[in-house]
Amino acid sequence: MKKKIIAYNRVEKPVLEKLQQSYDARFFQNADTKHDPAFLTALREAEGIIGLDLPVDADLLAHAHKLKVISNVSVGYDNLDLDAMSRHGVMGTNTPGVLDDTVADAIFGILIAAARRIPELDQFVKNGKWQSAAIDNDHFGHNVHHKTLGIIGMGRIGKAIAKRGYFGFDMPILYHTRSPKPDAEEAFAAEYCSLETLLQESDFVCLMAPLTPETEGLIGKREFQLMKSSAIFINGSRGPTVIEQDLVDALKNNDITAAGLDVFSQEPVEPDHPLLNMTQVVTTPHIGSSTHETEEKMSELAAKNLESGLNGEKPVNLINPEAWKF
Ligand SMILES: NC(=O)C1=CN([C@@H]2O[C@H](COP(=O)(O)OP(=O)(O)OC[C@H]3O[C@@H](n4cnc5c(N)ncnc54)[C@H](OP(=O)(O)O)[C@@H]3O)[C@@H](O)[C@H]2O)C=CC1
Ligand SMILES: O=CC(=O)O
Repeated sequence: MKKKIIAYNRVEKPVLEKLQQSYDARFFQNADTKHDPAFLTALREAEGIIGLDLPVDADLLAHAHKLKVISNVSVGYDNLDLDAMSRHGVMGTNTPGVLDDTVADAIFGILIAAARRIPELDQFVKNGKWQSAAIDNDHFGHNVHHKTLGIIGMGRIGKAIAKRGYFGFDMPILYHTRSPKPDAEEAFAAEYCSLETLLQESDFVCLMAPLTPETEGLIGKREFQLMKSSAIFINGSRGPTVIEQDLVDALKNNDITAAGLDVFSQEPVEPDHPLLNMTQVVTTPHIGSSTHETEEKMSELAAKNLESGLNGEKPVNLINPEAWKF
């Protein structure tokens, strides 16, 4: 008999089809994981789960008697309660590395879009407002090249962003993490500093740290007030790292100039969220890794991790080694 697995929200089609040859796979899209009877029945029988953003806590694990592995199709794993998983002997895995350049391209694109006001001026042209050959200086943007780029979270993706800034745009790089990253200092002359110094000295503040209890609400009123009034704030990490009302207030009070946001506290963001009415805010729907090529690589890596876990092998990208029993 085939082992039972759950595919949740996102597994690219060719990868899912391949998994279906070896496993009895049920696919669920945005299921109510606490109440959907079909999901809960599948969960009771599943030995593995692969997918995106499944909220996993002790309550969910209490239904999952046969579960061995949860394979995230994402590098972030703030959706997983790893302590509860380890207590239940369930391995968790993620997809680091295969998405770094793609996410860095997206975040750098959002940064340029915010600085040069590209979405706003796109609407200006398309709405027939471009009526004199030379636009007036109300529509000018800000330089990107040679400006200081401050990166909070100089990990795999942070470094790919630094590389673009340093080599492509001659930007001096500041960074803040809990421990110094000598490789980034050597590769991009990046300068390690406190969060306060980074906020005070950067023209672009780019947040790329994972969501953890330490980083939840990391950027709020005090941090926006430390930034330059000309600063542009970019969030590519997770929405809850920023206190969104404080960001709204900082933009209204001209504490900072603009923002570029790929992530929100609630996703999808509510259509009447005040940030969506601000022309100086560039938004995208959490698309950092969303290219055909990269999503397929992530699904392939996640499938490999899942199969290792199901076959009693240690998954390459195991994130809670305490759950490894062999
Ligand atoms: N928008 C999107 O579509 C995407 C978003 N992401 C987000 O990006 C995050 C980073 O991914 P990735 O680069 O692969 O992860 P890494 O683990 O490689 O890097 C994380 C970095 O954050 C630093 N960090 C961790 N905690 C703190 C803290 N409290 N203060 C400051 N820095 C901290 C780490 O350094 P140290 O441990 O020394 O502090 C490390 O440099 C993911 O967790 C995810 O949330 C990822 C992919 C796509
Ligand atoms: O946000 C995406 C991820 O891979 O993490």
